[in-house]
Amino acid sequence: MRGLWTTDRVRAAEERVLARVPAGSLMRRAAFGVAVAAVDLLDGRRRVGLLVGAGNNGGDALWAGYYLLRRGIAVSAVLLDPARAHAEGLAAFRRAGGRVVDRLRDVDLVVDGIVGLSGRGPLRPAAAEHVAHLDAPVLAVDSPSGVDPDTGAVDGPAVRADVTVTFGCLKPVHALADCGEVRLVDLGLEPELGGPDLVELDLADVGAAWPVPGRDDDKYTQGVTGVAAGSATYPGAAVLATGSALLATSGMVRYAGAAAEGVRAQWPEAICTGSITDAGRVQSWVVGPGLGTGLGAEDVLRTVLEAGVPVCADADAITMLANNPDLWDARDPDTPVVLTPHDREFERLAGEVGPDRVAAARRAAGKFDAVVLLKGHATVVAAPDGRVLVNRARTSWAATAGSGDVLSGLIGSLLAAGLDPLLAAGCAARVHVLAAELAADGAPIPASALLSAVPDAIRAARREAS
Ligand SMILES: NC(=O)C1=CN([C@@H]2O[C@H](COP(=O)(O)OP(=O)(O)OC[C@H]3O[C@@H](n4cnc5c(N)ncnc54)[C@H](OP(=O)(O)O)[C@@H]3O)[C@@H](O)[C@H]2O)[C@@H](O)CC1
Ligand SMILES: [K+]
Repeated sequence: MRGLWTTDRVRAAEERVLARVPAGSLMRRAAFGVAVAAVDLLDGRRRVGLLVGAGNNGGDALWAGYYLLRRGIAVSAVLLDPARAHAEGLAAFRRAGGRVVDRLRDVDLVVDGIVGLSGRGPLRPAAAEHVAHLDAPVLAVDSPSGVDPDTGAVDGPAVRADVTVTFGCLKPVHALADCGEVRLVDLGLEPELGGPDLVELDLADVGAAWPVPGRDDDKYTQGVTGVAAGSATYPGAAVLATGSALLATSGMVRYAGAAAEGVRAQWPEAICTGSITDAGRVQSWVVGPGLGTGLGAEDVLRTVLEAGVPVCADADAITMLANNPDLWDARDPDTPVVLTPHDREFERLAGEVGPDRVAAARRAAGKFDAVVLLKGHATVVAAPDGRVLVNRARTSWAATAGSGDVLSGLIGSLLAAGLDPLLAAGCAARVHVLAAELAADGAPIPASALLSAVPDAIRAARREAS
């Protein structure tokens, strides 16, 4: 489990550490870490270019340049705002033989020290102009410039980093945006930081939390998942959601709905009925994928919400809740609900997502007293109490039709097994992405292939945990 801290929190911790360490020592440690990573990336090549902005991020780059020069590496620097370039860093850089140039030419590696913690908005035109012409790998200092460090939002020109070297702790940008490979340099900040703002689950955490049958378990004790999804014309969503619930845990799965025949044909082990009213007892419901939004579907959603067991509401269920908020009245106040919108569904339900996806998910979680899993390149899962899990997107192979149906089945079965709803959603999202990666292995896949890779993904997570 890794924590991520917002820039305000990092600054406050930094101030407390700075009060008791010699001036400049944190920056030098940070810069030394950058230089070590640069040497690693250079792999024997010897020319480095620095893009240096107006603040301490540029100072880090200049000091890194100083350490690289001392190792015999040729370093040139573009100062984007010469009058405000970090004075001591620049003096050290010049002292060691560094050259200040107008434009980076013929370099093997670029160090992006344009802006870090204080960055807001996209790159400004002068910086954007330099970045547009880069043709060497980029090492970003602290965070890729032009990407908002607190939200990961990119709203114009930004640096595309191959590697990001950050200091003290991870910041939201490191999970929410593409930073390339992220390396962390320890600055002794952790004791001053307090609890993190966001948490990223490691695969080992997911493996440790994943329910597996104990000696005394039977098919009922491991939780029965109910799936209310699909229609006679479109049984696909029902087949995928039921299948993933079956593969996720050893508990039983009941399917209730118009796609019973199609589900039974694909999954003989599922207990199928045509109607929600005679589905039998379950410990969680998955409702919505492919269900439609007509009156019959509203009745299904109402029945599920008043059943008194945790509910994962996806797709058409979210649209129905957005169109007809009175449906919430059916919910027993103690019933945990996990909502899994993509951006358009989110907008129908809770207004625009905006650039701050974490804030949006938190807002909706508070408003609906539900766990909100906001799908996207990085998945954000927010609980009503303010806790947030983020799941860094490694690839986009999961962005395929039917993939959400698989995710809802995974969440439903973890809810049935009794996991905390936030953890259930976070673990399901992690296994979902891994299953997509394993299935894709470099080529596009349909959701049914993602589904088939779910057991391999769970195995991989459990291996990490052992
Ligand atoms: N925390 C720690 O523990 C440690 C932190 N350290 C380092 O300090 C860094 C933070 O430094 P910092 O606060 O001096 O600001 P920084 O990010 O360099 O920005 C400078 C100026 O850039 C401008 N600017 C803003 N947006 C912009 C944009 N989009 N495009 C272009 N320019 C933009 C804006 O100035 P403005 O022009 O608006 O006046 C802003 O003030 C941190 O990331 C890390 O590298 C380490 O040394 C040691 C330990
Ligand atoms: K940077």
